[in-house]
Amino acid sequence: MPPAIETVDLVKEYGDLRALQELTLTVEEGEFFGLLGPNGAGKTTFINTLVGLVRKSGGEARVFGYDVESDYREARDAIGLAPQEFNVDRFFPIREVLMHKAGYHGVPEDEAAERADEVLKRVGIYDKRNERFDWLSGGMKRRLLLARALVTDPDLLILDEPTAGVDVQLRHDLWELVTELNEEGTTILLTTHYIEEAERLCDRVAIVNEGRKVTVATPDELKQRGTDTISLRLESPVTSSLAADLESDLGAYAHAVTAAGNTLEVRVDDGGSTVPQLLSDLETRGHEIVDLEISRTSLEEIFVDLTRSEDRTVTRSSAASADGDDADRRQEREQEGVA
Ligand SMILES: Nc1ncnc2c1ncn2[C@@H]1O[C@H](COP(=O)(O)OP(=O)(O)OP(=O)(O)O)[C@@H](O)[C@H]1O
Repeated sequence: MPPAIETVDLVKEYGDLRALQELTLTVEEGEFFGLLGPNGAGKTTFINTLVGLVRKSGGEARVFGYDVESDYREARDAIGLAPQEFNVDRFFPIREVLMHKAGYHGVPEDEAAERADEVLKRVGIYDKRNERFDWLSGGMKRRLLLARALVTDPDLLILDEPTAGVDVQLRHDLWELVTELNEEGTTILLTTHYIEEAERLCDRVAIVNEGRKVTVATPDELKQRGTDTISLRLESPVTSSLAADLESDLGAYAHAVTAAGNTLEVRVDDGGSTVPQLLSDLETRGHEIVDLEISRTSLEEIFVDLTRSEDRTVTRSSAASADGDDADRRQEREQEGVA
């Protein structure tokens, strides 16, 4: 079976702005894969390239082996997309919106009606089935976007910031639902700004920045790339000159040693395995330890570190004017009810 998503040297240029820069990424079938990056990193552009809303400038992109441009129909039929923006037909009751969507993907009418009811129940808004989109609350709108993505029974579900601005209860409901879908075999690509969300849900995450892949790893692997801080409270105050002496003495395993009052902070790669050595070194030097605590670098700190921004040097005027092609394409697709 080919990978659910495979891109090779994928490039998207908006005029002078390279929104995707030779992005090579593989998401295996059945994975729960996270795409993380700061604002403007290229996450939505990546997704829009896969679903045919944006035409790539270079490289390759395939979904279950289907080229996203030359085999557009097959690739698109395999994907359910819950986009960031609310782009739903506002004039029909939501059940009909879902039936139209299924119909567009070739599902016969009576089956489309059954599927619409099924997904509305699944996301918990079946009692709103005869209402229009505009009459739903923000949280219900998010649920509807997910229902619309699911009504075609996709093998690949793409969620573009599905929990942006939703309350804690809905966030947990959505997490539970997408976990279930993944356990049933649906491959999931999730973009999010919530590191906790990625840590909790994803098998692997790709961190992207300025259109480039920074790294691909499991959340645990990423966390291991951080350092630990061992905080020690000593019986007597630590002077800064003593701290400097300790830094050179402990240099073999410590990245930095800082002192404040009776507290000494030692930054190391792995706190757990370093503590015995550190304690014995301090005791040998005559320091008595009252208390000790180890804190890990959070995934969030590692993420911020990996995506620390460089200044962009492109001008935006040419980028804006180059956008006509994709805007037309997006409008065309949305009219088809594909988005
Ligand atoms: N239609 C467009 N025309 C010109 N530039 C665009 C267009 N769409 C996106 N861009 C630019 O491409 C870059 C990537 O944008 P994109 O929306 O893909 O980022 P993102 O990672 O999804 O950001 P966010 O987290 O804010 O949603 C940004 O610099 C953005 O301004």
